[in-house]
Amino acid sequence: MKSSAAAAVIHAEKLTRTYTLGGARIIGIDAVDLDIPEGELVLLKGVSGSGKSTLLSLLAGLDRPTGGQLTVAGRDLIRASGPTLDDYRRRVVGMVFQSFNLMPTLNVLENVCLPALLAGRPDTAVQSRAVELLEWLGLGARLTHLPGQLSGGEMQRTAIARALINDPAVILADEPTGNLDTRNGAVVIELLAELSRSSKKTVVIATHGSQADKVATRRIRLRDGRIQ
Ligand SMILES: Nc1ncnc2c1ncn2[C@@H]1O[C@H](COP(=O)(O)OP(=O)(O)OP(=O)(O)O)[C@@H](O)[C@H]1O
Repeated sequence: MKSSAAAAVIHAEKLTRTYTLGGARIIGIDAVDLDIPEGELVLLKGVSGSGKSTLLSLLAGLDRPTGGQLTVAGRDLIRASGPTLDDYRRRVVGMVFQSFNLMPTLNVLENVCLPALLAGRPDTAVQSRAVELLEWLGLGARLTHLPGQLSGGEMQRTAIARALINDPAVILADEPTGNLDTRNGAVVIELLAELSRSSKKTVVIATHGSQADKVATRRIRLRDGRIQ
């Protein structure tokens, strides 16, 4: 194995995801080779339908490849069993979505603690880490508020805290600024950049926009499921 591959947090070889729909074969991701080292902030770009969400879903362990190899933080996602993938999703990756995906009936603190409680971590340690993260994100005064009482930017910062609660090696973000105004979008991008710079998180952002261009360490352009 080459040294770049050995150091990579994300390593894909001939990674493929095809769909069969009404007898037709549709290509989501087509034999993609990829090595992403620790601490990089990578942008996935490409027109609608080029495969950005498919690739993110494969990296997130939300979807299964139909071919190739995929290793993230030393975990083989091709051979992983269902329970192993559940554990991977809880501990290795943190997800940030365009529509925030917060639980509307849980307050900010409860939303952030949820993935850690699901991972079986003790309540008191989880609470203090959640408060620490929320204070770092400027939400220390909003712990008991419900998502519906927050602005879009505050909801996305809550979602970032939730993504970080289990200290994942990799943060995956699908259009994280898509529902935010320019100012709040810039704050979210700067937070993700800070996580890659200071905490050495590997951050992968799928986006149509140009807001993250200046903080990216690498840009990957997809077309018809292939890296251009
Ligand atoms: N569940 C599915 N069944 C069939 N085809 C699918 C499915 N999911 C994705 N595809 C197809 O795979 C290709 C890549 O889709 P994908 O959603 O990854 O693109 P994208 O770049 O994320 O697009 P967008 O920017 O619009 O979100 C498209 O041709 C899409 O129609």
